[in-house]
Amino acid sequence: MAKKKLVLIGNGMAGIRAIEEILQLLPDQFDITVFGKEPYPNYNRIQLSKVLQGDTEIKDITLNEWQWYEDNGILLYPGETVTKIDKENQVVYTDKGKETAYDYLIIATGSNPFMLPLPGADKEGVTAFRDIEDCEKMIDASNHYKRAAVIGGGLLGLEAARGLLNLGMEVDVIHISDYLMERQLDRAAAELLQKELESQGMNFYLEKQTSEITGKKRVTGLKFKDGGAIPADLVVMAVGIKPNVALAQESGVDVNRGIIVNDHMETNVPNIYAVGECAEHREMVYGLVAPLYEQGQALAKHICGMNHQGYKGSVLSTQLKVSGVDVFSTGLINETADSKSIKVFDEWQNTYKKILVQDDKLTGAVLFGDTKEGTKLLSLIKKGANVQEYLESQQASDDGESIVAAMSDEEIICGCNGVSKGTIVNAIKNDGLTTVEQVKGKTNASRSCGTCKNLVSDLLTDTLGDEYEADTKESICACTDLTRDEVVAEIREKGLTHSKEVMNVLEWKTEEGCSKCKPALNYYLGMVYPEEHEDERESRFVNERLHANIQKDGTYSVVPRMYGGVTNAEDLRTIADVAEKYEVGMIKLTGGQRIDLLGVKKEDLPDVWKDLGMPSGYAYGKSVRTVKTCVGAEFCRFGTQDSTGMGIQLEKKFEGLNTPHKVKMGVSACPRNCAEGGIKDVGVVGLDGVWEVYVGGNGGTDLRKAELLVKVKTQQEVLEYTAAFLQYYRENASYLERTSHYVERVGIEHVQEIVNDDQLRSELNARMDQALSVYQEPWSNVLESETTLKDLYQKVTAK
Ligand SMILES: Cc1cc2nc3c(=O)[nH]c(=O)nc-3n(C[C@H](O)[C@H](O)[C@H](O)COP(=O)(O)OP(=O)(O)OC[C@H]3O[C@@H](n4cnc5c(N)ncnc54)[C@H](O)[C@@H]3O)c2cc1C
Ligand SMILES: NC(=O)c1ccc[n+]([C@@H]2O[C@H](COP(=O)([O-])OP(=O)(O)OC[C@H]3O[C@@H](n4cnc5c(N)ncnc54)[C@H](O)[C@@H]3O)[C@@H](O)[C@H]2O)c1
Ligand code: SF4
Ligand code: FES
Repeated sequence: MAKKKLVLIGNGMAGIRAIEEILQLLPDQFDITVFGKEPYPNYNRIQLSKVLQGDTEIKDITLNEWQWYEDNGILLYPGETVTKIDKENQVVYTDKGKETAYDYLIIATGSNPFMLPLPGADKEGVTAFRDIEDCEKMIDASNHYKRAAVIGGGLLGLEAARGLLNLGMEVDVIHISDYLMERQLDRAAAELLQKELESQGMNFYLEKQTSEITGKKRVTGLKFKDGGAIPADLVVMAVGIKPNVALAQESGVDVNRGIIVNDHMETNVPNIYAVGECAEHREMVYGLVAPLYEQGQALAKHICGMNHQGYKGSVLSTQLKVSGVDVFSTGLINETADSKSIKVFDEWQNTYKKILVQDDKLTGAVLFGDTKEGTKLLSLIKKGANVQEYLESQQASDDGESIVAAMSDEEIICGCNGVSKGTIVNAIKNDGLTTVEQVKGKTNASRSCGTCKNLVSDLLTDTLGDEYEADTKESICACTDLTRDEVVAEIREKGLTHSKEVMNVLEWKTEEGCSKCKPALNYYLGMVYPEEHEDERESRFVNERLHANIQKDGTYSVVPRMYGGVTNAEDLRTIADVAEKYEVGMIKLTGGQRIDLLGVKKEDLPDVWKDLGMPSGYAYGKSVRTVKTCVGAEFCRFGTQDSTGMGIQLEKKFEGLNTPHKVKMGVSACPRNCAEGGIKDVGVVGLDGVWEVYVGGNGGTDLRKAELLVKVKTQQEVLEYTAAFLQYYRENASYLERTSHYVERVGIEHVQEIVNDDQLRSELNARMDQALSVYQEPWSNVLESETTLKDLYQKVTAK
């Protein structure tokens, strides 16, 4: 029997998944032809966010290599657009003059990004974020320009903004609603998200509507309807998508918002089907892959003549792909008159969970900070579980049962691909799978957004027990397979002196590196060669580049050094004068006993520093921040030692020292510990004739009590042991690893062994002195450099 001719228009994620399903059901029944407008094989569009964020490369996001088409006898026409469908004669025509007949036609033309029809939207530097070309355009712009504006604070806009930050740009996000991701989150979660993203350096303009894109040939900025304006060298529009229906409509296929299909993905025209973002099913158009894959399954079964109930619609779930941010939502997100909610807001852990219940059934969930329960909740909501079932499953995990162990076989592990626990466990057992990659190959789990990888790994552990050895070697980022220790060893061994050289010699997978490895390499090089290494300013995070902390409204905060938290009338008068002169928004005492001037304009920073005439407090740096002190023996009736004097000495000695992460210290003069040394990176407590030195404490998100390192008699010894500890931490911790995590990881006994060894302690002190000898006060440095003033602060002369 002659094979049926099957033609697919659109070589994207939904169309090709439908073909894969068909090939699985009936491998040899069709002559398949695929037309794809883009000149690539089918790739993972989802991962473009990861490409922009520097976590992966374009070459690594291909889903089906050229060879796959060949192996399956598929005729692929890449870079060729279908321009007409003749539904009577069942033929399609392309822009390259090709005519192809079909028995079955699948339209999977996806969506087009919605571009706001603003004056100036056609200028150079305005782009969408939809395909490889857009991604390349943004990466290229980041090499030449500084300021990006992203219009739209939805999933796409925020993922783009994170990518542009990683590429070293300053990023403003302009959002129409009064809170972010209002289609996916409730206000509480959105506000937590905003705070987190602001701390990563993103700047938000909420409730703003853009009225114009300014500039001559290239964009130079945005104007808002309320009269405001901001500068921008790159504008990314991420304000939603429009199903790509023009071809279908012109060819006489019924369309509404999308191409109208029934439960078998049939259009009104015989033998023409639609699947993916271009299709409209029961008045719903979807923009996430999970429903599109479910549609593909239904379509394949129908075309292959299998009995199937068809596609019934999907429960959606979303997860933002921004590193360091965990947000998840599924089903309904906002309360209604008939719903009740279970809400847990843990201010301490900065987590938020809301579960909506209607008539005892779970109907939706929003999670922030801890999204481990997301997959389970999606699964329960999909199957219409009642609240009791959820509470019981939660009890099981509270009792220590792992999340995957407590799941039933039908529950979904991979939301994107609809792969259940049972399917994965069977594949592991029957096919002898031992790695996440193998599970992906066999079941599709983790093949799309990748957020379920940890659950798949947990399932491998759970199923294989001791036989499963997770790959524990962790590379410093996706640009290399080398670990932190391997990179540092290579820097030392090969005498590498610049990040570019490291990337080149150690065969980095990306040319420019990413936001993870660039600052890390700069730190490691400075640590290994304190005297020779020239700081690579462009590799540093924005706050460190500008020597001030960027705030929510785009202004900066200025914190002058106040050694040991001690000040005097003259300094206070100067601070007050500066605050008045530059109309500082708020003067605030910090937790580290200093004064923070908030709301300083970027262009005023150099003048503020000049007028203050004080050293930088380094409140923005991965560096020694403050040394908090108690009043001590001089004034306090409990005081046994000069804690302020000790604190000042410590702060003066270690001022400006580059460290893997910020370092905070506290010195008290009796066990009442008013300077809170128990939760500091270094805490010193004075007792009668003795100083106790504690290390590895943390009072922030990961609360940790500091551990006793040593008891010594003199202030000189405090300085010596602290220097040894800090230098050892500098030389051995990973970049961005706080002392609390480091000490926890290596154990206090190990650190004690090192610093108590006289020889090692003396060597560590010598290397610390070398590192400290190159310190230059950054604010006065900036004031001396015309170029820096102009490049970074847009000041022509400030002297
Ligand atoms: C940056 C980014 C991140 C995303 N992240 C996620 C995520 O984390 N999770 C998630 O679920 N979803 C995510 N999405 C959405 C997801 O990628 C889409 O839902 C999915 O790709 C849609 O698949 P599709 O096949 O319907 O459309 P597409 O993937 O757009 O494929 C359609 C293809 O058809 C081609 N085409 C159109 N017209 C013609 C024609 N006339 N002739 C020939 N070819 C034609 C198009 O060029 C395109 O290549 C993301 C999207 C983007 C852009
Ligand atoms: N992690 C993920 O799941 C993920 C990531 C990226 C993209 N996507 C998908 O890609 C598609 C596109 O994403 P999107 O974020 O563009 O769509 P979206 O519709 O989810 O969000 C668009 C956002 O832009 C805002 N907006 C609309 N008009 C505006 C204006 N004039 N000015 C400022 N803001 C405006 C809206 O309020 C909305 O929050 C969606 O289907 C999305 O689901 C998903
Ligand atoms: S720690 Fe002790 S000495 Fe210092 S201020 Fe508190 S009570 Fe006084
Ligand atoms: S949940 Fe997205 S790939 Fe599994």
